Amino acid sequence: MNNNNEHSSHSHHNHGDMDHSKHEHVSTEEHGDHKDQHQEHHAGHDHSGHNGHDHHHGNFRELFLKSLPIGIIIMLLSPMAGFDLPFQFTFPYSDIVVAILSTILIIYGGRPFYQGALDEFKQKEPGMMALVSLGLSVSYLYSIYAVIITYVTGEHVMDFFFEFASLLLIMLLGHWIEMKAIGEAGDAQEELAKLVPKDAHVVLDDDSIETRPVADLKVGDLIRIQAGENVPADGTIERGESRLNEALLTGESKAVKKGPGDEVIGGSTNGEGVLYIKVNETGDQSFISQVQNLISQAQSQPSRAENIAQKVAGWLFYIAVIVALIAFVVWTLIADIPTAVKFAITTLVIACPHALGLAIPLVTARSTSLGASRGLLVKDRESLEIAQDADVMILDKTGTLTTGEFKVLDVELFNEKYTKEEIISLLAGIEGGSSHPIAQSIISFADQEGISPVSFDSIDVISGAGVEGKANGHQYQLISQKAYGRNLDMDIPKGATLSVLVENDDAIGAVALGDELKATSKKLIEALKNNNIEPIMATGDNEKAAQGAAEDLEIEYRSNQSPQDKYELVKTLKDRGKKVIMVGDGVNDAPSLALADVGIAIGAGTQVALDSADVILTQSDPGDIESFIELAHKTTRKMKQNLFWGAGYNFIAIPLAAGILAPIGITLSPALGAILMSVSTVIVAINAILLRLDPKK
Ligand SMILES: Nc1ncnc2c1ncn2[C@@H]1O[C@H](COP(=O)(O)OP(=O)(O)OP(=O)(O)O)[C@@H](O)[C@H]1O
Ligand SMILES: [Cu+]
Ligand SMILES: [Mg+2]
Repeated sequence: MNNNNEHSSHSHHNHGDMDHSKHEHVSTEEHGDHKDQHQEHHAGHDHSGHNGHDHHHGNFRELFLKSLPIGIIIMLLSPMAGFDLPFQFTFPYSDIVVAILSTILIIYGGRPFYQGALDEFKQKEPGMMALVSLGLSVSYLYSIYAVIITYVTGEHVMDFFFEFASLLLIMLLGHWIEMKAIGEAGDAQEELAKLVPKDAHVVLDDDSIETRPVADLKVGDLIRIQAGENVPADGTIERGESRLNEALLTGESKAVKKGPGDEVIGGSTNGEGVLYIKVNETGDQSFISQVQNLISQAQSQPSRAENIAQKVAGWLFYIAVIVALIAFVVWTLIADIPTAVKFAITTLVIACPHALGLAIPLVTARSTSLGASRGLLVKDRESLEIAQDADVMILDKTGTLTTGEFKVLDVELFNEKYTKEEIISLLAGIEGGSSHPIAQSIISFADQEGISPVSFDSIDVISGAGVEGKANGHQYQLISQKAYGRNLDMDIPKGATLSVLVENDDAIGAVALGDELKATSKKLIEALKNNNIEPIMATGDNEKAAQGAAEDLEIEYRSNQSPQDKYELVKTLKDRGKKVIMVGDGVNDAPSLALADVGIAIGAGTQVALDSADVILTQSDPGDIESFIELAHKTTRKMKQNLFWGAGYNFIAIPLAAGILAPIGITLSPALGAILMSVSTVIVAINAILLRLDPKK
C-alpha cells in the first residue's frame, strides 16, 4: 500500500480557461504537458489512494476465500505455540504436509504483501507491506527451520505454522474489510463519473435515432434524452421542457425547470419530459470533467495534517524493526528463542503505518465528496485547515451579499444633446463589453424598454471604476461617481448605486440602480459572529449604498474600495497576524482573493476570480459559506482525531507486542497483533465516514 506517498510530489497550479459565455460553469483546463506528467506519475501508484489494493496487490476477497481452506488445514494440523488444542490432530509426518501447504500459502496468499513491500522499497519508503512481509517471512522461515532441525536432530523444536497461517488469513481478511470501509468513504471523482451515461440517443437527419457511446458524440449533434435519463453531454435545449436535477454538480437540490434555449449540464438527471438537445461540449471540455479535474488537482496537494502523518508513518517501519530486534534479543536472553521469535513477529505485524497513512486521505476524500455534493469545490485542500481558525472574513457586496440583479431606479440627463432613449441606448451599448452585474441589469432594462443598444467599436473595462469605449467617433465612459470625481446635480435615490455616463470628461447622463440583499446574507453574518469570525464588507460601491446594506446586516464596512484598496485591506489585516478569508465574485476581487489566506469565489463569478480562489461555491448562496465553515471545522476535527488515533495506536501497540507487559501476564500473539492492526485501520476509515454536514437550512 503506498498511500503514504502518492500525494507527495506534485503541487499543480493550474489556471482555468473558461468559456465566458457560461459563467455558471466552473472550469479548469490543465496545460497539455502538465496533464501528461500528472497521469504518468499516477500510473505507477493509484491516484486517489483508496483502491490501490485491488489494482496492485490482487483482489483481497478472492485471495482470502481461496487461502481460507489451506489455512484451516494448516491450523488443524499444527499445534499452536506448542500446545495441543482439542480440535488439533497430528499424524506421522503431518508436519511435512503442513510445511508444504504453508509454502503454497505463502506463495499464493502472501504475494500481494511481497509485491507491496517491493513497491515500498523501490520508492524508498518501507511501510506496512514491508512489515507484514517481514512478519510472514520470519514466521515461515523459522518454522521450516524448526521442522528440519526436528528431523535432523530428532529433538523437537517448536514451529510457528499455526501463527503463520492465522496471520496470513487475518491480514487478507483485514485488507478485504479495509478496502470495503475505505470505499465507503467515497471518491468524489468516481461518483461524478457515474453520473454520465454510457450511451446517447443521437437524432439523425432522417429523424431516426441511433444509440451511440458517449465518447463518440460530437459538438453539434442533436440528441434525445428520455424521461428519467441522465444527460450525456453539455448542451442547449432545442425542443422539449422538463425539470432537471443538477444536485451533484451544483449542489442545488431542487430540480430546475428548463426549456428551449436553456443550457443543460452533462450528468444532470432529466425529470418527466423528453428533451432534444444540441451538444455544446463533450469529453474533457464538459463541465463535469472540468469539475473532476479540479477535484483531482486538490487531491494531489498534500494537506498539512497529511504531511505530519506521512512523516510519522515513514518512521514507523524503522521503529518497528528496531523494537522487534530489541525484543528478540531481550527475550532470547530471559526466555528462549521461540518466545523471542514470537514477540518479534507480533511487533512487526502490529505496527500499522497504514492507519496513519490513511488517516488524512480518507477524511479528505470524504470531505471533498461531501463538499461537492453541496456545491462547494475545494481547490486547495489546505484551505479547510486554515479556514477553521480564521479571524476575519472580508465580503464583497455586489453579487456576494446582494443579488447583483439591479433595478434601474432612475436615468438622469445632463445634456440636451441626448434624449433619454439615446442615453439608455448608449448605456446598454457600452455595457456589452462588461461582465459586471450592473452590465447585465442595464442591458435587460434597455431590452425591456424596447431600446436597442448603440454599437461600440471598442470597449475596455476600467477595473473597479467602470467601462469606457468608442462609438460614432466619440469617447464614452460609464464610471462610478468617485471615478468621475465631481458633484452631480441630481437627487440620488436612497442607497442607490450610481454610475455616470461621461463624454469628453463631461457627464451627459447618470443611472441610479438598486440592489437587494440575498435572503441568506443576514443568517451568514450571524453565523460568522457565532464562530468568532469578524465580518467586514468591502465594496467598490459608494458610501450611501454601502452604508444602507451594512446597516441592514449590522456589519462593519468600507466603501469606495478600489481593487487596490481591497488588496491593501487584506494585507493590513494579515500583517496584524489575522487569518483572513476573502469572499468575492468579480474581476476586481481577484488580487485580494489570491492574497487572502483563503479566497472564496462565489457563484456566477468571473473566470479570473475563480482562478485566484481556493474555494469555489457553484451557487451564489451565502448560506454555502456557512456550510464551508462547518465543513472546515468538522474536517479538521476528524483529521486531528484520526492522526491522534493512528499515531497513538502504535505508541501503545508496539511496546505491548514486544512483550513489555509480559511480567504481569499480558502478551499478544501474532494473530491478535494482526487483528489489532486491521481494526485500527478500519476505525480510522469509519471515523472518516462519520463526517457529516448538518442538513442545509
Ligand atoms: N460595468 C459597469 N457599469 C457601470 N458602472 C460600473 C461598472 N463597473 C463598475 N462600475 C462602477 O464602479 C463602482 C465600483 O465597481 P466595483 O466593481 O469596484 O464594485 P462593485 O462590484 O460594484 O461592488 P463590490 O465591490 O461590492 O462587488 C460601481 O459601484 C459602479 O458605480
Ligand atoms: Cu494495513
Ligand atoms: Mg464586485
